[in-house]
Amino acid sequence: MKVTIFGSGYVGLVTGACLAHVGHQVTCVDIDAERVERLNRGESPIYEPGLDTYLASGLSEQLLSFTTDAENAVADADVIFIAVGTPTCEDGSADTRFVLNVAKTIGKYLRRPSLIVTKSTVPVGTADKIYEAVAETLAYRDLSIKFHVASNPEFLKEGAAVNDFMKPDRIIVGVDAPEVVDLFRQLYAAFNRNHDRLMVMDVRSAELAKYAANAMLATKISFINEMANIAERVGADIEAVRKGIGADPRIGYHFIYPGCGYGGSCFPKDVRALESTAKQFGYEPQILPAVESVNSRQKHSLFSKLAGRLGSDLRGQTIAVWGLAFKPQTDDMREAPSIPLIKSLLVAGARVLAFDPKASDACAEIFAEYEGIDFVDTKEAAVTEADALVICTEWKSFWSPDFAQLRRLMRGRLVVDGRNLYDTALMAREGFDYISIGRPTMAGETPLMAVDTDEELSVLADAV
Ligand SMILES: NC(=O)c1ccc[n+]([C@@H]2O[C@H](COP(=O)([O-])OP(=O)(O)OC[C@H]3O[C@@H](n4cnc5c(N)ncnc54)[C@H](O)[C@@H]3O)[C@@H](O)[C@H]2O)c1
Ligand SMILES: O=c1ccn([C@@H]2O[C@H](COP(=O)(O)OP(=O)(O)O[C@H]3O[C@H](CO)[C@@H](O)[C@H](O)[C@H]3O)[C@@H](O)[C@H]2O)c(=O)[nH]1
Repeated sequence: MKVTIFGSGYVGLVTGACLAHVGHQVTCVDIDAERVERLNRGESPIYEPGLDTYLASGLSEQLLSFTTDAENAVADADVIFIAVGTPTCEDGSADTRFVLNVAKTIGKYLRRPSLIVTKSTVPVGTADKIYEAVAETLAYRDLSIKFHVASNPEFLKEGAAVNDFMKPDRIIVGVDAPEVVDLFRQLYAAFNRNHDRLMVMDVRSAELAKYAANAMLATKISFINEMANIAERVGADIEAVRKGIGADPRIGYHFIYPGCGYGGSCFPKDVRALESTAKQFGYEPQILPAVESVNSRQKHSLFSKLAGRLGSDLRGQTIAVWGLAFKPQTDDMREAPSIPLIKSLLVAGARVLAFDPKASDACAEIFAEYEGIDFVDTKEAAVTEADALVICTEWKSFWSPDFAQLRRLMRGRLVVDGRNLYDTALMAREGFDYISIGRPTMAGETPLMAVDTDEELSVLADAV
């Protein structure tokens, strides 16, 4: 099939590369000319395992191309995907302007019956708005061309995007007519061979299913983080609690890892957008704002724990930070917990030595205007002469450090671990003052927090 995809970001690019890999003729349209040029040279603008190989084979087999020319890309397509960003507006709602701009572009250039598909995460009712925008533009051109608008939300995770796309656990399609389902069956035939992954529903249910999935996952994370905060105070170990509850198949082990808060381009934005949609439709949600507020509090907990030991005047102290990206296997820094941590450290006067296997450049852009932070090439360089080490992201290379070397390189012994990578007793034997999430320290004490109440945490949040 001839497929055109608007937006060559995480979703558009992975969708394009994977659909080309299974033989579709894919044209990706982006307004960013530099990105298009790089992609046509085979250079991916993002780090995503496996993507480079698919990009290279798609280009060499001439099944994949990148362009800024929307006109030809639309005129020739059987299926047109919209995979542009839907960032957060100031009031928390999703900004659908980029999506609706693409709809107008499609209306401007459509020449034959086509299926328009939203892959972007969009509020319920957006497919109707896309339909109107395309129909209006066609009417302006005095043309009557039949087209459908379907919703096909994307569930891939960054860092595992190619694998998730190639082996989906479900393909949700929201359709307005039965004939559209056949087109989706053809499009996704290669991913749907042994088990029927296609779930057909109405368009609004598909749009809501995407938000419901992300809100559910974010709720699990905030729930376990709330339990971790309680565990710390009552002298329990959240890791034992996590295993204990995960053994119940009704709860399960997935997505209940405590940590320094969820980040990324999706959970924070989508929880807020769903809350906003609910309010627009006259419903005051209770769980969603709580999920969000537990998370923003959690993002400040690392600094608070560190300052509980070293004080909140960190002038003259060097703090190493391991892991900057919002999760391992990506260079994406959007809403990463490392950002509020580093801002607090710099405001407190610390010198920061930061290391991440992939995200240093993206992080350096964020902190371009700040003084006191240096990005180093190895995790060893980060800890050299450091008074404390803080771990924000659980990259595999952090799981088994050479503790003797760490002791030699570091000036201090404090390790604040936002991902619970190490055993508390082992760290005590190795001579470290180890503070993690939801676990008492080896001395059996609750980790001291520099600031703790909601009010104090929000003062800290405002300060950074
Ligand atoms: N990132 C993820 O893991 C993920 C997963 C599932 C769903 N989503 C959703 O998918 C959508 C896209 O997310 P993303 O992370 O890929 O975004 P992104 O910011 O990485 O990429 C968006 C791309 O769209 C391009 N663009 C903007 N306006 C355009 C236009 N008019 N024509 C052509 N291109 C245009 C931009 O230049 C950019 O390259 C969002 O709605 C997001 O919520 C993201
Ligand atoms: O038990 C867990 C699991 C995750 N996280 C954090 O949650 C965030 C998001 O992680 P993850 O969901 O793995 O990455 P994303 O790429 O943001 O993927 C989510 O958001 C995408 C965009 O909508 C969806 O497509 C995916 O299905 C959904 O998992 C990261 O900061 C993780 O560190 C935790 O703190 N504890």
